[in-house]
Amino acid sequence: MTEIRKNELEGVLEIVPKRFGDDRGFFSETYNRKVLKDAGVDLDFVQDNHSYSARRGVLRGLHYQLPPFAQDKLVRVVKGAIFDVAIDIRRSSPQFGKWHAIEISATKWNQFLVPKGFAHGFVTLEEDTEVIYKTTDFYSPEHDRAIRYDDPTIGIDWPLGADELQLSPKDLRAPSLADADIFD
Ligand SMILES: Cc1cn([C@H]2C[C@H](O)[C@@H](COP(=O)(O)OP(=O)(O)O[C@H]3O[C@H](C)C(=O)[C@H](O)[C@H]3O)O2)c(=O)[nH]c1=O
Repeated sequence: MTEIRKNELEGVLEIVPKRFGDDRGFFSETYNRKVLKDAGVDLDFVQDNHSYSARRGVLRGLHYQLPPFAQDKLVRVVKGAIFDVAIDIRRSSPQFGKWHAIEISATKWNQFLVPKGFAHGFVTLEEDTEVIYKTTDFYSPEHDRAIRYDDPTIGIDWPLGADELQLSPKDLRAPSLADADIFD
């Protein structure tokens, strides 16, 4: 049924729920707590988010919330496609500063699990892209933080050039990893 794929970045997962197609269209259980728990992902999500990006090249990130409002995120795309990135920003982690990216899209029907302690960001690969994601804690502006998307010490290999990107003022002035409040 649901496929769960690991990668070289410990903690981050690609999750692909099954889609049951028929001549009407399809049905899919896009989230099932028991299925994830049986696969070792025992998380309680408390908030659903939905972001719409009009253009290809909208870059949101790199974002995270500090404790006690740190969030695990389960990200999926219901229209369009994104290049989705997670970065381990826990100073004590042996993979500190390491990143992993996958393409998440309505076509692939895949999802990205980004744990607490990781920064998250994406760039849209198509116009009119809609991202839906669950979080395990509530939004707390006081604990919301950003790291600049192009920090050379992280070295994310974004698929679009800087001249193709659209960022919020907050993201344009985000600090480097070295200057950011991060996890111990
Ligand atoms: C995240 C969030 C935002 N907001 C409000 C705050 C702002 O007035 C407005 C836009 O927020 P922001 O510019 O932070 O939205 P994004 O740039 O899409 O941020 C998100 O994008 C990256 C990829 C993430 O992983 C985070 O979940 C989140 O930071 O929505 C809320 O009311 N609740 C929320 O949970």
